Amino acid sequence: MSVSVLGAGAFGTALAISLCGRGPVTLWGRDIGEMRTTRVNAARLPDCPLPDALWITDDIAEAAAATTILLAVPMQKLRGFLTDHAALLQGKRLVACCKGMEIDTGLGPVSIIAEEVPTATAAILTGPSFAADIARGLPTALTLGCADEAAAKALQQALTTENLRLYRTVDTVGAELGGALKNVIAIACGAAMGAGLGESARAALLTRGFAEMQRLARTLDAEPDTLAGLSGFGDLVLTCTSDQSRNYRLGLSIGEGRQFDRTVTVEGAATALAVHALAQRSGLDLPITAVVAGLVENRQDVTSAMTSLLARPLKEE
Ligand SMILES: NC(=O)C1=CN([C@@H]2O[C@H](COP(=O)(O)OP(=O)(O)OC[C@H]3O[C@@H](n4cnc5c(N)ncnc54)[C@H](OP(=O)(O)O)[C@@H]3O)[C@@H](O)[C@H]2O)C=CC1
Ligand SMILES: O=C(CO)COP(=O)(O)O
Repeated sequence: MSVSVLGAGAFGTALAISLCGRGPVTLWGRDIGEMRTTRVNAARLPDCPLPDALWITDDIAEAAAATTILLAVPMQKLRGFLTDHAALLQGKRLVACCKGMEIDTGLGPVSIIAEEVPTATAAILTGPSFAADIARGLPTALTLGCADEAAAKALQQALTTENLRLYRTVDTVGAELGGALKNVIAIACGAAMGAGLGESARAALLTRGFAEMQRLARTLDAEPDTLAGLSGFGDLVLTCTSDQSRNYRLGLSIGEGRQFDRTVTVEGAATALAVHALAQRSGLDLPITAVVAGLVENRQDVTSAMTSLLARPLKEE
């Protein structure tokens, strides 16, 4: 199975480095700069040398010749990217590596692949992993989701490396929801910590955020057990507790009243709006998601967000 990674950001580069442990890999970027000669992705992973087995190209036709293709572009760019390159991607195994829900439709990456490249086998790779950890060869476990069980097994085998251990599931909706929603809750946790509300408040947000994730999963016919795995609970814990996370850091800056660099990829901001709209359409109660949507749209501040959450009617856990 030949493997390419499309998208030479932090995550695409890190996965490509790790997969080189199994054999040659092609990494495509729309702007590869000096990467081919310097053998480092200076913009995104400056401390991680690129292995010899990694072929870097800006020719997408060359990269798309592989049978298995990892898609590592940001969530809100995925549909446009697939539309532009659909002819090259027909019949391939396409593994989405992005986390989030599309702002206009509320769909996750697997559904978007199915709509834009219907002849492809659509899968998702998600779970707790910072690009820098993967690139440095630190041990990491991820979830590979694919509705076709045979393809899921083949992809699990093909994409597992010495330090990257993959579990598989056929519940692609659950896998993509876990990765999407944990970013929203991480913004909430960062905001609480940035505003000095304390670690107990963060634990409450993390736990009640997990309850929201499971509530939405049930509504969308995902398996609640999937959310309890790496793609949900695992990634929630990582992202809500580490300032390596960009989503958590956006939350911190909101809580501290600081500006945040808008060029940084922060998937949870758009996803909060997508999920909030979906919840409103379906009459679903997702109060933490609602306040995060308010925070990222500057409709609410952290004090009013906290007050509104604490003032909700008392209920059973
Ligand atoms: N970083 C991490 O630790 C992890 C990230 N992820 C997920 O991976 C996804 C990508 O994140 P990450 O790699 O960190 O983001 P980065 O910001 O590091 O990189 C994004 C990459 O996507 C490229 N890109 C953006 N738009 C397009 C487009 N329209 N066509 C082609 N390429 C495009 C950018 O190119 P250019 O530089 O030219 O703008 C850049 O190379 C996100 O969904 C994220 O949640 C998942 C797990 C871990
Ligand atoms: O998804 C991630 C960890 O699993 C990376 O988190 P951030 O996108 O918040 O940096």
